[in-house]
Parts: sequence; C-alpha cells; structure tokens
Amino acid sequence: MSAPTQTLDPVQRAQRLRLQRTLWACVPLSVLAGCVIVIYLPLGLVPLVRAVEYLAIILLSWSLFFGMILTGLNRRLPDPSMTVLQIFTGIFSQLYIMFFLTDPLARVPFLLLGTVNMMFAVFALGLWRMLALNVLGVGSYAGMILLKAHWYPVGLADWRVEVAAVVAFVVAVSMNAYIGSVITSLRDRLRSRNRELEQAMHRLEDLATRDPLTQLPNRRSVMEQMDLEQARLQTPEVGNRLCLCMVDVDHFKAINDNHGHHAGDAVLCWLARLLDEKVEDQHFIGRFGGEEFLLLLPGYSLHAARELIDQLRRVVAEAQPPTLPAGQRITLSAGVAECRPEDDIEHILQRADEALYVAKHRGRNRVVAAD
Ligand SMILES: Nc1nc2c(ncn2[C@@H]2O[C@H](COP(=O)(O)OP(=O)(O)OP(=O)(O)O)[C@@H](O)[C@H]2O)c(=O)[nH]1
Repeated sequence: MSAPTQTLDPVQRAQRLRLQRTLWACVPLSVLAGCVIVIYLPLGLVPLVRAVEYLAIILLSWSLFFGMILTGLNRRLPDPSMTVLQIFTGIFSQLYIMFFLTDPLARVPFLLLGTVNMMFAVFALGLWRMLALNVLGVGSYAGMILLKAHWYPVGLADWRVEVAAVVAFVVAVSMNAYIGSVITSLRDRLRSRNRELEQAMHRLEDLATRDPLTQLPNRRSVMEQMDLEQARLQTPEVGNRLCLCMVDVDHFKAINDNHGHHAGDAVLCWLARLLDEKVEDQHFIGRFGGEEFLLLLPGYSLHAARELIDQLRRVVAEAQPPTLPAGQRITLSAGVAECRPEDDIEHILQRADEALYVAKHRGRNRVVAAD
C-alpha cells in the first residue's frame, strides 16, 4: 500500500489524505444512519418522512464533499480539507433527526458520536477555535432541546435530566478540545522537527557530495554522475555520446610555494567558478582531487569535446586570477577521452589520465585527445 504513496506528488498526497479523513468522518454518520433505519424506524422512534429526509441530507451533503475532493474543487477553498464544513454538516444533520426522535434514550448514540464528529476539528483548528466550535455545537444542541420543548415536545426527558445531558456534553467536548489541542501542538512540533531534519539531511547531503573549498561536486559525486551518464550510454538512443575530460592546473605547486597555500586555494576557487560559468547546464564539472577537475560532456564527440576544452584552456590562460600578482596567469593541461558503451569507468578514466599525462609531457598548456 505504501509504494504508490511515494510516487504521488504532494498535492495528490494531500488530496488522498483528505479523502481518507472524509471517509473516516463518514463512519459515525453511517452508524447513526444504520441505527435510524434498522432500529428506530421499526420501533417507531422516528417518523418515516423525517428518517428519509435525514438520509437525504447525509447522502447529498457527503456526496458533495466526496465530489469536491475527487474533482479537485475543494482546492479552491480557503480550507481544502473542508473540516469545519463537514463538522457543521454533521452537527446539523444530527440535530435535525434528534429533534424528531420520540424517546430521549434514542438521542444517546447521536450525542456520543457527535463528540467524535467534533474531534475531527483537531485536524484544522487550535485550542480556542476548537473550543468555540464545541461551544457552538453544544449551544446548538441546547437550542434544539428548547425548540423541541416548544414545537415538538415528544421524546423529552425531565428537564433536569436534559440539563444534566447538556452539562455532560459540555464537559465531554471541552475535554475533547483540550486533548485535541495537545495533539495539534504535538503535530506542529513533529512537523517542525521533520522540517529541521530535512534541512539537516540536505546539509549532510551537501557535505557528502560537495567539495568544501570550491563548492563544486566532489570526487564521489563525479563518480556517481559518471555511473549515471555511462548507464545512459547503454540505452539505445541514437547518437548518444559522452566524453570525459581531465583538467589539471600546470605547475600548481609553484603557486603554493611562491604565494602561499591560501593564494593556491583562492586560485582553485576562482578557477572552479570560471570553469563552472563557462560550461553549459547539461555539462557536469566536479573537483576530482587536488588541482584536478573532471568534466563530463554528454552528446559530445571526441573532436567537439577537444575543441570545447581547448576554448576553456584559452579563456583561463588569458584571464587574470585576482589573487595572483598582475600579469601572472595560470595554464591548464587536459586529457579528453570518449566513452564507449562497453568501457568500464576505470578504463575511461585511465585513458583520459594517460592523455593528460601526454599533454603535460608535451610541454603543458594543451589538450590531448585519447586515441
Ligand atoms: N592550495 C592548495 N594546494 C593544493 C590543494 N590540493 C593539492 N594542492 C597542491 O597542488 C600541488 C600539486 O603539485 P604537483 O602534483 O607536483 O603538480 P604541479 O605542481 O601542478 O605540476 P604539474 O601538474 O606537473 O604541472 C601540490 O603542491 C599540492 O599540495 C588544495 O586544496 N589547495
């Protein structure tokens, strides 16, 4: 049952939850409707026409609620769960039938399940609003008894018993409101804990996948991305190509030695930003380690990849790293290899690394493509 929930988007999940709650809210109503039809009618505790009207009210109103949720119309309301509306409908339908009951004892199931009905407010209201709703519910009940005494005095108990029932009802719904408010505050705390946990998870994920110095994806993410890209290569999409480029700063040790490690760090950060800005969104760049960066170029032939990296190389060679003395530039060497579907990742990396070695060996500041 839980698997499909995970595939639903948040809106669908919320709608599903509303549908479930509405179904649950229907349980007490169904029990009461069953009481009226199966027990009260044969015993003559309610006139037939009133019982039919009661059923019609329940059927119509709840079909409307289900219809609203199923069609998504509820989402246009300020409270898409329609909790208060549903509670009012429950109160109204129950007061209606209670008015016509001809035995005071017959009201007991309605009072009992009426308190359950009001408990649903816990999903939408805080303590004070819940109390207000409950006061309204009990007030309506007391009003119904007064009206009944005036217009339809059949089925009323001694007035003191009726008062005792109202008092008990007040106490019951107040306790409900209190318990409900405790549940609401627990739910709120749980929600905010969940949010905090989610943020902490994101932070941890970031720490695990991002290089703390350059903020580029770290070696681990690079390898994961390579797995993904390589798996994509196995799919039978026509023209699906992938090139991998290993880029290394030339004579980086000299920068550290001459200007200090901090200056070296600053150069790496500057270079990472520059490369990241220059590559396109569908490209992937990460720090592979030390002064080495790795680029994945999906859809690129070896020739096109070589051209692109050479362009980057020229851009870097012409740019002035802000933390180095004026006129001092850095150069890059790079090895490019094209991935073939049958290649394993270690093999592709090795070919790009060998091409990089050749670039260094031939004098640096150049791009070499692996055969
Ligand atoms: N500042 C700084 N230096 C680093 C970092 N990671 C690695 N290095 C340094 O990068 C230097 C790499 O030196 P080498 O492997 O000899 O390479 P190179 O000097 O760039 O020479 P070639 O690659 O042969 O052109 C080492 O001195 C490392 O200490 C880092 O995060 N920050």
